[in-house]
Amino acid sequence: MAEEKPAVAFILGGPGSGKGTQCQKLVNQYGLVHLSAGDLLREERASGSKDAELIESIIREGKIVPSEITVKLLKNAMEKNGWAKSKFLIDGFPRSQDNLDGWNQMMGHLINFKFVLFLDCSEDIMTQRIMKRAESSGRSDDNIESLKKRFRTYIESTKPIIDFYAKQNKVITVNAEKSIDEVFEKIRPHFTDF
Ligand SMILES: Nc1ncnc2c1ncn2[C@@H]1O[C@H](COP(=O)(O)OP(=O)(O)OP(=O)(O)O)[C@@H](O)[C@H]1O
Ligand SMILES: Nc1ccn([C@@H]2O[C@H](COP(=O)(O)O)[C@@H](O)[C@H]2O)c(=O)n1
Repeated sequence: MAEEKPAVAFILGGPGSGKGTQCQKLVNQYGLVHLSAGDLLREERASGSKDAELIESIIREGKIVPSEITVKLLKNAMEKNGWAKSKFLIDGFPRSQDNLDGWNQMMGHLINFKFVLFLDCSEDIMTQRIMKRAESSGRSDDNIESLKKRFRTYIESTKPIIDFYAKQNKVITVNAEKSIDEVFEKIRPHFTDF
């Protein structure tokens, strides 16, 4: 019997739009598996692997790590969590055409892609949230200089990917400027049958 394909949703939005926060709520409510591409890259950086220095410099500059690295980390994490048994929220990915191409090449035929959840939020609100998070996050990119670069990368590289999926009617857009619970109430119905 052919092995079942895991369900996958991509969670996208600018820095501070609330991707990680909403994924955690979906995990609590529906038992989905949350994989943050940013978290996996930070773990890989901390492991001191051969890619650690490259990852650190790219994150600090708010740029995007090559897909060869990120897709491999995602695939390994999916396998560790139980390939076909799990349903995955992939947060912060694909962030660029290179991410998308790398994913399609290695993973496209192995998974059951459902949709992109897009958390739509103004730059002003995202800035306020990130600068508040900076007080305790310890993240090397939670500072105003890195944040400006992350916004630029988001507009130039990530937004076109969201637009690409929107043209195929594969994007669920939610206004992410409301309170955490209000945003979740809008998101929740899309995952009841996920
Ligand atoms: N709807 C909301 N209202 C107010 N604060 C929020 C909301 N959603 C998230 N936050 C807060 O904003 C900060 C950023 O949220 P979160 O880490 O979930 O964003 P993100 O999109 O995953 O960011 P990044 O891409 O930078 O990792 C956190 O401190 C979080 O508690
Ligand atoms: N697909 C990705 C995702 C993230 N990065 C890098 O990590 C930084 C932090 O990501 P968060 O999702 O945790 O905000 C991001 O600014 C990128 O530098 C990446 O390269 N590719």
